[in-house]
Amino acid sequence: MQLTEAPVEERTYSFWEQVNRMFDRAAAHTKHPKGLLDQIKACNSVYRMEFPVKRDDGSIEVVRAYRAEHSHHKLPTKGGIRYAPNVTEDEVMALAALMTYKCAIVDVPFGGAKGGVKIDRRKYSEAELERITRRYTYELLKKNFIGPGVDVPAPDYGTGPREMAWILDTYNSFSSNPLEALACVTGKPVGQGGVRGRKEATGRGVFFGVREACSVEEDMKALGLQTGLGGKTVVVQGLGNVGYHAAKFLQEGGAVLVGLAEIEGAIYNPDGLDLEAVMEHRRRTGSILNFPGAKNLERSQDALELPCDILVPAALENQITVENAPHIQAKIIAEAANGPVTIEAEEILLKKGVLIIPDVYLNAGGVTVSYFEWLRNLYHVRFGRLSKRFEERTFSRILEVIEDLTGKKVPVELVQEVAHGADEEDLVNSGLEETMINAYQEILAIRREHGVDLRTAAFIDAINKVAQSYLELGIFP
Ligand SMILES: NC(=O)c1ccc[n+]([C@@H]2O[C@H](COP(=O)([O-])OP(=O)(O)OC[C@H]3O[C@@H](n4cnc5c(N)ncnc54)[C@H](O)[C@@H]3O)[C@@H](O)[C@H]2O)c1
Repeated sequence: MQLTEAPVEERTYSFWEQVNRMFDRAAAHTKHPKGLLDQIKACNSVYRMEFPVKRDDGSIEVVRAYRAEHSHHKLPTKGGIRYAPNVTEDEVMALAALMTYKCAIVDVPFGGAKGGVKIDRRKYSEAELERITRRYTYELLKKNFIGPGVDVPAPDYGTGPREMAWILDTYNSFSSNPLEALACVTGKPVGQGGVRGRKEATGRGVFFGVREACSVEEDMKALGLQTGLGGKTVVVQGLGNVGYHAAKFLQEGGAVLVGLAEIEGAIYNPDGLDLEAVMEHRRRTGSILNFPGAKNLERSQDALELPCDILVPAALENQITVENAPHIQAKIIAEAANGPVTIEAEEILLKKGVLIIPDVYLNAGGVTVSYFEWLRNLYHVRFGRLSKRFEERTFSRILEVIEDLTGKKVPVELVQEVAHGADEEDLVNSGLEETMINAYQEILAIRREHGVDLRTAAFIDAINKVAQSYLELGIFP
């Protein structure tokens, strides 16, 4: 009997289902019992809310929003807040689950969470966005879905340091402990307890991850590419926080940006595009289109099919589906966004031999640096100026607080290093670089051991670490 391969069809799984299918595929390579795997997979709590907001013209609008805490195996839970018109409960649950696995992969001691507010932020004034952000924060506070040891938000699609400062200020207004309150949110402006390097961290992490992947000789050989980043052609979709910084660091690292896509369309120049010049052109004209020397592509989606070595989707999920996967020409897909490749599309791409660097690893730079920010906020003072005896006492108190909040021991050297670090940004960036390199090597070793793709290897890594944590904790009651 001849066996024929079943055709790959788009089954339109929801985002949450897709993440769980990725989980199941990896779980099959572990020896954990089904009950424990179910415990890891479950989304522990979701708060769905609707609240009224007063528009500038005096009218009232009801806004729907969510916060999902996927896993309480480590506290606080951690994850960004997204402002987008297509936010759903399914989406925040999926993104929260990815956060749990992401934190485990880079050994950051948080559970996963995600928030979403269903609005198109471009349709609101700054004052309206502030009211929405403050009310959302109040709702989270009311239900104990925010706090330095409970759940700590950060920026995601559609939000940034400005929103994080509003969250901090609102939290502070209700907090009886303003010293601790600083650690209730990360990604804050530097003057409000943020750390230098957080804004760039996810994009910089993407760069470190891609550079690491390009240094693996066996993979580059299989793709017919030279080892190293130098001269590799890159297309980036989405020039927001993550996409812009990823593009910037990749270009600085020697890669050539040949295609850039934003919401209004895409541009292509096989000889290379100067990122800063494109951004300046967009600021001036309101669009990346008609950039001198580049060809316009009217549909931004078309950029995904451009010839290049590395494609960096950095906008939203479900961008590469069974529809366009057969037309993808990139040899490497670097998932800067969360969930940009559907599980069915991935099947097609893997068969074509495309190397996919998975989101759960590649965009972990943001949460890694958020961890540094959170730790630093818990110290609250700048230690370099204090007496040695006072420092010693303060250090041990800080370690106690961190241990209380996380259940994890933090080496005193780390606290000292951060506290005394002359150049915080250097420290943050080198910590990030080391984290991204180590995590990639860990995933690579698992891939080799099990003969699986990189995403499955990353999920195996995450599952094993979260399983260990749950086994140590036991179950209440
Ligand atoms: N901000 C972080 O630290 C962080 C961390 C990890 C993962 N992520 C993920 O990275 C992705 C992007 O997040 P961000 O923080 O950069 O958001 P952002 O809002 O700063 O930027 C997103 C950009 O994508 C553009 N865009 C939207 N749809 C597009 C399309 N179809 N084609 C081209 N461009 C499009 C938007 O106009 C915007 O400029 C999301 O999936 C997010 O979950 C973000």
